[in-house]
Amino acid sequence: MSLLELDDLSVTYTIEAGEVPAVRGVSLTLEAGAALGIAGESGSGKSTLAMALLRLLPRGARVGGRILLDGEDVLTMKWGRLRAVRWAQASIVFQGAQHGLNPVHRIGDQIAEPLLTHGLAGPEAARGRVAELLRQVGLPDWRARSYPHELSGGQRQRVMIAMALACSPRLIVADEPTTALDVMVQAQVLTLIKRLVAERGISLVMISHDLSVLADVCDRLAVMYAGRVVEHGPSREVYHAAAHPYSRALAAAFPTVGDPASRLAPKGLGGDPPDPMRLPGGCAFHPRCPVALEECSTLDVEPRPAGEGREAACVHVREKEQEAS
Ligand SMILES: Nc1ncnc2c1ncn2[C@@H]1O[C@H](COP(=O)(O)OP(=O)(O)OP(=O)(O)O)[C@@H](O)[C@H]1O
Repeated sequence: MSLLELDDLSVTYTIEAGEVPAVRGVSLTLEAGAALGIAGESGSGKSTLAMALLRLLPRGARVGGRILLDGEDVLTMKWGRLRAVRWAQASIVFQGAQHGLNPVHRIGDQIAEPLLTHGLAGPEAARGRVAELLRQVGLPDWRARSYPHELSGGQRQRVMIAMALACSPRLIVADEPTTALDVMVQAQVLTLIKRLVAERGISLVMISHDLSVLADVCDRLAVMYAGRVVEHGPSREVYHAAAHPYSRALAAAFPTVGDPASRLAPKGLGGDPPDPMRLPGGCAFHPRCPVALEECSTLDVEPRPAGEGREAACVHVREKEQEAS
């Protein structure tokens, strides 16, 4: 059984102007100890998907499908069970650490909080565990007494990772964990994440618009466009020899890990992502696709096999297979 299984997941927000289909029919799996990267431009639905995994979506977001964590559906879990799962089984690291840290509480108290709340440690043991966690993320023990504003962005992100590790979860969801950091610090935090995943056998879902960062850390990649996964498969193949024209454009936009240009919108990819409330007919990518055929404006193909353990939702994939046979 996979540690995490998304089965036809969809998320729709309702706003005054109408319905926003932010995630549309996503099916993905993650094996225990593996790392899955989710890539896509701004607005493709990555954060919505990350929030859905731990049922952290705002009220009014409608969620369909199933999210099985160790066989249990997160979407139908009772509240008490969900609270326990959120820290002890799966935890989340947000972008830029701006959501996660409380400015008026010391770092050590914030890391200790889930341990105390879930009865995993008494005050004395929690202090020891905090010191250990700080060391694991490369910070000295005395930082436990600091307030968030006394730390740099990279140090705050390390604290967020320590918090996520506190209850020894099996899964960490990291939403753009290094985007707000400068290139050097970004590389250090990525190295830390890779080490923790490898050493502790933690499973990781990492979200980024930068395919090079994900390819560096993750075993498998899923590329999202307009709420759909358009390609998924082993990182090397998706990054170096993408089957979907959108993944190719995204890979070309971020050629190296930590490229400063990766903060910018993908270059070489003309136009803007579509407004989810006004998705074009057929394949949502067709108006920007350099290899679109006439049929792409009416035909939205399902993901199809594009090699070993790999799928892509593009008419050209079928053509390649037919040529090969
Ligand atoms: N609370 C909300 N209410 C209404 N629409 C929302 C809400 N949150 C996100 N959306 C919309 O859902 C779509 C997906 O947004 P989401 O934040 O998941 O994308 P993303 O790929 O994570 O983008 P970014 O990289 O900019 O964070 C966007 O069109 C966005 O405007």
